[in-house]
Amino acid sequence: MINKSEVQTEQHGVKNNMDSKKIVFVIGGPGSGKGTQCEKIVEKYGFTHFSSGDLLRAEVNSGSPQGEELKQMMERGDLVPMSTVLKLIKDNMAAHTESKGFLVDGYPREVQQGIEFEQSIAPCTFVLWVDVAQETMVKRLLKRAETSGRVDDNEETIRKRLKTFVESTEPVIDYYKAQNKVRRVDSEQPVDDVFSDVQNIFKEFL
Ligand SMILES: Nc1ccn([C@@H]2O[C@H](COP(=O)(O)OP(=O)(O)OP(=O)(O)O)[C@@H](O)[C@H]2O)c(=O)n1
Ligand SMILES: Nc1nc2c(ncn2[C@@H]2O[C@H](COP(=O)(O)OP(=O)(O)O)[C@@H](O)[C@H]2O)c(=O)[nH]1
Ligand SMILES: [Mg+2]
Repeated sequence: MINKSEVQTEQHGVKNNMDSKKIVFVIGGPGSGKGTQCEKIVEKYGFTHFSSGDLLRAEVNSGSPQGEELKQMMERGDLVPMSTVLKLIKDNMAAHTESKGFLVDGYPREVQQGIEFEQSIAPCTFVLWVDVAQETMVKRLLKRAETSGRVDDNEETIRKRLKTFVESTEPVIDYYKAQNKVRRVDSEQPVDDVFSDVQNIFKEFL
């Protein structure tokens, strides 16, 4: 059983040796193509990919009391508490300190989440903005719903997730644009064309 101080040291350790690591925030609306591009980035660059949504779904599937609470928020397309999702990311980063880079997928979702991450772990190297029209997101998610089995891939929740994205997450893009840290990819294109744009962006930072 790891005691609290070890966990804190481990998490503190995350902060200590993050300097040399690339940390990429992957931001985009629901169904924009974040997960698809992250898989290709992992394959080519060997980064460690954390989908905040997947981490939360794993907590839900664990059957823990906290998981039950999270399930209801996610089914509504609402944002879960920052402390919850940030701890999941920190714990997973602490377990992968050997990695040369991290893809933080679907986080931050609010400006404060970004500030809290950068104060407690490290500044992001850049933000990869996976941009696509809202109607395209809806179309893709309804298609994905046929196989994803995700309770939040239904029209009503998709619309709510879109609303949450516009209200809470688009301001994150503006916040990092002000620091010239945003690099946009047009995700209306076929997957491989999007990835070719992604590679050109990564060349700037690797
Ligand atoms: N930092 C995060 C990440 C996820 N969520 C919750 O988890 C759900 C699913 O997140 P994710 O898997 O990232 O899905 P979306 O980005 O909404 O859609 P997609 O997977 O299609 O990108 C979100 O709707 C939200 O309720 C959250 O509250 N905070
Ligand atoms: N045409 C097209 N479809 C894509 C692209 N990227 C993802 N998709 C599809 O859109 C759906 C959502 O993709 P996903 O990677 O899960 O997006 P996320 O919700 O942002 O993580 C999936 O069913 C993908 O097959 C793309 O660049 N072009
Ligand atoms: Mg995803």
